[in-house]
Amino acid sequence: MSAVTDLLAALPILHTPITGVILPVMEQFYTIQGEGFNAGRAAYFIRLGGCDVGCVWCDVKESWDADAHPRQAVAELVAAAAAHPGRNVVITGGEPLMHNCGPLTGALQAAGFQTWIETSGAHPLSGRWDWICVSPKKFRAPRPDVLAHADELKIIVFNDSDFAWAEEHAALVPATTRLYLQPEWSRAARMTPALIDYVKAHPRWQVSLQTHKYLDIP
Ligand SMILES: C[S@@+](CC[C@H](N)C(=O)[O-])C[C@H]1O[C@@H](n2cnc3c(N)ncnc32)[C@H](O)[C@@H]1O
Ligand SMILES: Nc1nc2[nH]cc(C(=O)O)c2c(=O)[nH]1
Ligand code: SF4
Ligand SMILES: [Mg+2]
Repeated sequence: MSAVTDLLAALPILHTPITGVILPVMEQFYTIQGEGFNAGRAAYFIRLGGCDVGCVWCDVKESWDADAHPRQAVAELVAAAAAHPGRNVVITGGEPLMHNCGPLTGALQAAGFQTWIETSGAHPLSGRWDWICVSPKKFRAPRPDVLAHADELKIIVFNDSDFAWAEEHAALVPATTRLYLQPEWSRAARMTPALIDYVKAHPRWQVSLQTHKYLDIP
């Protein structure tokens, strides 16, 4: 760890992720946004540790325990992102809104980055965002005040009942929110045909695929 992180880690008041000055970071990587509205665009991903939602099909369960991941200072994260040509940053997790995203997003925007979030919406909205993707979960309901700020609603389709569930949540977001249906990865072969038929019959929805998994990139 750098001297900055060592110092901050020695200050208990700043050590709790809740302050948002230092955060548990599972991984960070420069890649192509694989999902949703911004799919195909270069972005620096910061995957924060910690999630209390517990989706049975979560594809990054190793993120759930915040204490299992090293702490990093906001300044370090911004410097790491700035080492790459792109100026889009995706804050994901884990559930990023378990943390105060204010310091990180403020520093990123001050450094000229667009800030995008991937969230379940299950915790209060903190931070300054250029794009908010809300992917609601049955395991812990999204907050109405987060849904109200969704630029994108991305429903993961695990079984046939998820189409009606999707419509219930489409009624809770602004009329301008982009609507996506994304097959749950392990059930993609089974659910994608029905998902395609649903979008053809209900064209305000769009198909979202986890293209990074097909491209074999992070
Ligand atoms: C790992 S989650 C982290 C961010 C946040 N906790 C959330 O759920 O939106 C990032 C995105 O991956 C999606 N996702 C997670 N596991 C998936 C799976 N098995 N199949 C398809 N999408 C998945 C989530 O719905 C979310 O849109
Ligand atoms: N390439 C790529 N795109 C993504 N979009 C959302 C992701 C996530 O795990 O939050 C993700 C991811 O893990 N990789
Ligand atoms: S909310 Fe996101 S990170 Fe948490 S379990 Fe569900 S998919 Fe995984
Ligand atoms: Mg992912």
